[in-house]
Amino acid sequence: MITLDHVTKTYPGSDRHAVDALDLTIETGTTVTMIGPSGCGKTTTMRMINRLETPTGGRVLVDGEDVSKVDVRTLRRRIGYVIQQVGLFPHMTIERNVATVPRLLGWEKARTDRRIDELLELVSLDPSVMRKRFPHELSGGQRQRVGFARALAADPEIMLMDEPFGAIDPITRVKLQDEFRQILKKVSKTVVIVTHDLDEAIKMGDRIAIMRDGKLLQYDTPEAILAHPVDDFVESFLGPDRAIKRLSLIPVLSAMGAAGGEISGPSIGQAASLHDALALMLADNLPGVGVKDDAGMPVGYLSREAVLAAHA
Ligand SMILES: Nc1ncnc2c1ncn2[C@@H]1O[C@H](COP(=O)(O)OP(=O)(O)OP(=O)(O)O)[C@@H](O)[C@H]1O
Repeated sequence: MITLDHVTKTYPGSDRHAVDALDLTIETGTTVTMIGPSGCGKTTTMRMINRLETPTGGRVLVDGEDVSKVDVRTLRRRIGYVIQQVGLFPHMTIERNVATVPRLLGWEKARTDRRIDELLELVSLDPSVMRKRFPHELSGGQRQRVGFARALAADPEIMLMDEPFGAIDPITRVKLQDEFRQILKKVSKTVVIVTHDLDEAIKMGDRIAIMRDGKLLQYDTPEAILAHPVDDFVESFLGPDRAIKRLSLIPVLSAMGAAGGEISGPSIGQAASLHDALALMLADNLPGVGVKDDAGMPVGYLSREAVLAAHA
């Protein structure tokens, strides 16, 4: 668990707090996304967790331990860090980049080699193709995968990710978000992601922290925030389509009715969201859609009315 206890940061020469008496608890094994207008203090907050910045007030605790009292190398070993432009070493091969931390830790070659293969496979890169390449021989998305693999190398408990998909084209970005989310669940990490992208915050976060002027405005699940923004600022920050965004968080299974005779037209998979189902209904001007299981068997029917009722 990460606890920010009344954390304040005032940069030298500045008369305002970059982070202002922030209280925030991030439960072990969950992903928190931090979002807010430019300059609201997201990155500063994140960098105080791994001590790249020092708070001027308050404390940061990791599993109850004050990070200012922990040896900084030990701390950073427990915390993976991924940034937007990845920061791969350009003159080193991919395998050497991924092995950065294992080498610092003095792992044996065989162990490091196994770990490199395992990590590259985890991020869907073929080790036999990628190991000997250099960063400039990779696409932006591939480089981001390598940066992610490198941060995971020593199996840290915590991953801090600052705009991890910021420099990636929209299509690759969505793919990477989906993959990284699966991986982070599988390896069960505590994750903090700073982002400018509301859809990303909603998709990746178990909880979203919305900040403004160094303060935490709202901290809750994406669904709760979209349903009940705490004030006018948050409401306008979420945008006029927040009701539609919320539909993307509700699975069709939770709103569908029993399968009847209606299921002759188009149908949708049971893992889809109400947003996907409504999009299909609108595109084909349908009163509803059938819902099928993973084997393609009908399991229910979802009407437009059911979507609207679920949303109410
Ligand atoms: N090294 C620094 N020295 C002085 N002021 C800084 C420094 N780093 C950040 N700041 C200031 O602190 C405030 C918070 O910055 P921070 O980078 O944490 O915000 P952010 O929410 O991550 O912004 P962005 O979304 O634009 O990346 C800003 O006013 C910024 O100008």
